Amino acid sequence: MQTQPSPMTDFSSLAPILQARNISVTFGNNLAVSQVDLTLRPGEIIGLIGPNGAGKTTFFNALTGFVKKTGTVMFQGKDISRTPAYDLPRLGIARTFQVERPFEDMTVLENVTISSFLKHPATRDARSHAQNTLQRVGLLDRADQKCSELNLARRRRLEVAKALALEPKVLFLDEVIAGLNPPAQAEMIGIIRGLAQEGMGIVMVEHIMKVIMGLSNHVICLAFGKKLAEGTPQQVASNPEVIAAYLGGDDD
Ligand SMILES: Nc1ncnc2c1ncn2[C@@H]1O[C@H](COP(=O)(O)OP(=O)(O)OP(=O)(O)O)[C@@H](O)[C@H]1O
Repeated sequence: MQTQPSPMTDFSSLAPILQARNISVTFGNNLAVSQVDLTLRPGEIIGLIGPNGAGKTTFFNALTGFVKKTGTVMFQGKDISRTPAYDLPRLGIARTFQVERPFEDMTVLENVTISSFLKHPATRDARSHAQNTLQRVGLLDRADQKCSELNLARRRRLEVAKALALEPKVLFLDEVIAGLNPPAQAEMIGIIRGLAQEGMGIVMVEHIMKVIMGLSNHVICLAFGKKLAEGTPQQVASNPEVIAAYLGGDDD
């Protein structure tokens, strides 16, 4: 499987596309995310890692408007801290969900066409854009199949296609690789790397270390809701606190 990092780009010279500052989320007495920052630039892949319950999904949900948070999120210089989740795709932010829920009785093409309508109100255009999107994720030959008939690897690619059809500038991927067999992992890695090379900013949560370390330009490790470490994959992987809190017991 190809998990080598892309050639290192100096992202620091690019203007951030997404900047999150001091993000905190509380559930009752549980401070699930505590004052976490993130800066994402076009073409950059940020990997979020950390032990179970570290707050990765909650941070992800906070940035995409799915849970109440404190702190600031700027997207292309615009404050979107209070923008509801349903308005973010229109601006250029899309996400996938850990448990994909397509309309099972509809076809693959119909599911992706629903997303395409956001930017292409005419049915013919929406359909044609959906077909192009399916081509990008290698699902065009399954366009007329019902979603309920797809295997896991194809369901994951459909989940990515639904988000891509929104034509995002920033894409959040929540565990789209975990559970796939090595060829399917390699295929998804190729898709994600291609999107970044086109200039999309990507934030991904993933548990498979060799995948996240190979794909990400920058890694953030959370533990108990706080940022434990961040840096290049090499810096984070060799950080003693990260090894103690997370990597030490992980044999992936
Ligand atoms: N909706 C919720 N209501 C109450 N507590 C929650 C809720 N969602 C998450 N939590 C709590 O917030 C903390 C962070 O959970 P979160 O799911 O974000 O961690 P995670 O790093 O994504 O874990 P995993 O790797 O297992 O998916 C945990 O203590 C969890 O129990």
